[in-house]
Amino acid sequence: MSEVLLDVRDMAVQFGGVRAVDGLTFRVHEGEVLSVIGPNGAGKTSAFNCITGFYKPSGGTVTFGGARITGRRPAVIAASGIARTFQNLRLFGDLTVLDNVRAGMHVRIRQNFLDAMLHTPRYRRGEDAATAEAHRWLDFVGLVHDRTSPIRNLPYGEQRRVEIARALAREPRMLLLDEPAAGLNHGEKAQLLALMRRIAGLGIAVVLIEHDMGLVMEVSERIVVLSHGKEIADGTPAAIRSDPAVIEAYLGAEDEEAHAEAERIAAEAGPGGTTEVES
Ligand SMILES: Nc1ncnc2c1ncn2[C@@H]1O[C@H](COP(=O)(O)OP(=O)(O)OP(=O)(O)O)[C@@H](O)[C@H]1O
Repeated sequence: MSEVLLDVRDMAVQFGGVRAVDGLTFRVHEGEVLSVIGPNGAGKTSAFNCITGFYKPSGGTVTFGGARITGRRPAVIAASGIARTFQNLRLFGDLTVLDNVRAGMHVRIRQNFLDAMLHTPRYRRGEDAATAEAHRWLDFVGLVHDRTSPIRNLPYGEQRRVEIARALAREPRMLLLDEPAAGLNHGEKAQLLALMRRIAGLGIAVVLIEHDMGLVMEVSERIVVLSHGKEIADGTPAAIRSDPAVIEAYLGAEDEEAHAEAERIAAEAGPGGTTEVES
């Protein structure tokens, strides 16, 4: 197993009387694809929000690349190499695809104020480099031809890929994806699966929260399962599928959707399962 990249220990988050995250401990290794699953309300998004600095944990530590990042501001954490996408897209609808990706790069481009005011050669070189890099990431996600379209004209699945391109343009060491397959059709899910593998192939760790069990079982090298804010299982898809505690956690949840998910976890055939991958 490669080096530990993210180390979350005893993390806690509380909203009034609700312990959204309650002593969560897990690790992410360099370049691995890890899924975080669990019934609705298990604390997955709250955990992501703590790791990325959107929430301040009330307890525990988060270490990334050996440095402690617990409670730092989102921009500082992003600059340290963690990029993310959100459950609901956060794109600029009126801007072009290209400009949306360039907007993700502001944390890395350091130009001084005067350069920008006077449009100096240094400013223009910086801008040209940013545009070239944005092209490169749009090409990587398969959308370079749409670069001049306003984002709102793109189908939803493509908008999701623009969001991923924007996150990648920050050159992260770890990419957190919050329900990336939500609202995607079968073909778009297959494209997403292939894209996540290619991202991991670049050595970037991919951590996803996802309810689509077919996708989770097929893409994940490892799965962490949360229930009531705690980790209840950590293992390969095969181990998770046959873990009674996991099935019980989903069955113990009150909503019918969770029960259906329990059945899907138990039934998933693993590699070569239901989700087709485009070659
Ligand atoms: N901002 C908030 N204010 C108050 N309670 C919150 C807040 N965010 C989350 N919670 C509560 O914390 C618990 C964990 O929620 P969280 O969204 O992290 O779970 P989740 O596993 O991501 O769920 P889902 O799969 O439905 O997205 C839930 O009981 C939720 O109602």
